[in-house]
Amino acid sequence: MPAGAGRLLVVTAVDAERDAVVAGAGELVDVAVIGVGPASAAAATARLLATTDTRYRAVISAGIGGGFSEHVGVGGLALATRSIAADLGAESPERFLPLDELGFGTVRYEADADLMRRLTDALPDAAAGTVLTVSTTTGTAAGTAALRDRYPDAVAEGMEGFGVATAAAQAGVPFGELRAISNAVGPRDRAGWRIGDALAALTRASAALGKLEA
Ligand SMILES: O=C(O)c1cccc(C(=O)CC[C@H]2O[C@@H](n3cnc4c(=O)[nH]cnc43)[C@H](O)[C@@H]2O)c1
Repeated sequence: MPAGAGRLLVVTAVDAERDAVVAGAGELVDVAVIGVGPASAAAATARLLATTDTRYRAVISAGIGGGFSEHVGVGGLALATRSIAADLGAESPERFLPLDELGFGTVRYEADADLMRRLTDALPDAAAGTVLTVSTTTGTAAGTAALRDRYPDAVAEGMEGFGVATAAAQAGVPFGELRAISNAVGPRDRAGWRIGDALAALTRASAALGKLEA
């Protein structure tokens, strides 16, 4: 990522996440709401990147997410070294077959190395690793075990990162993903979600985004 080449674009699924980013970063970054899930995220991010006069230095998918508890707890932060579409492929009696194994494209995008260096310098307490993108929030012990087995370095789960990464790759814009952890990936426990705590962590992290060196 060339230093000083434009502004950061931060994209979030919902308004509450946008508000949390703005509360931390202020006017130092551009923030847009792209909707929940990979399809809306990809389409909205692609439209943003195609219709702006700004040459963005990077686009960051930011929001709340589920954490794999051995790596990051509720209220913590996760930074994607890569984004993987964890349920894009085919089910078979033996195992899940990722789309790339079927020969139909990619299921992973690496985060931009220079952006990642800046982000980990700015957010040293964040857990860095694979962040999974799913179309259905994991909600069972069996589903959690399957993901851990398939992606042992996964630190978090969200629903937009791979969509944003796809749009970024097609536009030639560096990509990153930041998740503030609202819940543990595991059996669905809606009462256990700490969305407020995650949004507060997102605001604190966004203050660092605003200061990323030009
Ligand atoms: O299961 C529920 O009742 C429920 C209640 C509130 C929110 C949800 C979501 O599915 C939110 C999805 C939304 O938040 C991100 N997110 C947060 N935690 C996770 C997760 O464990 N796995 C995947 N995505 C998560 C996601 O990026 C969406 O934008 C469900």
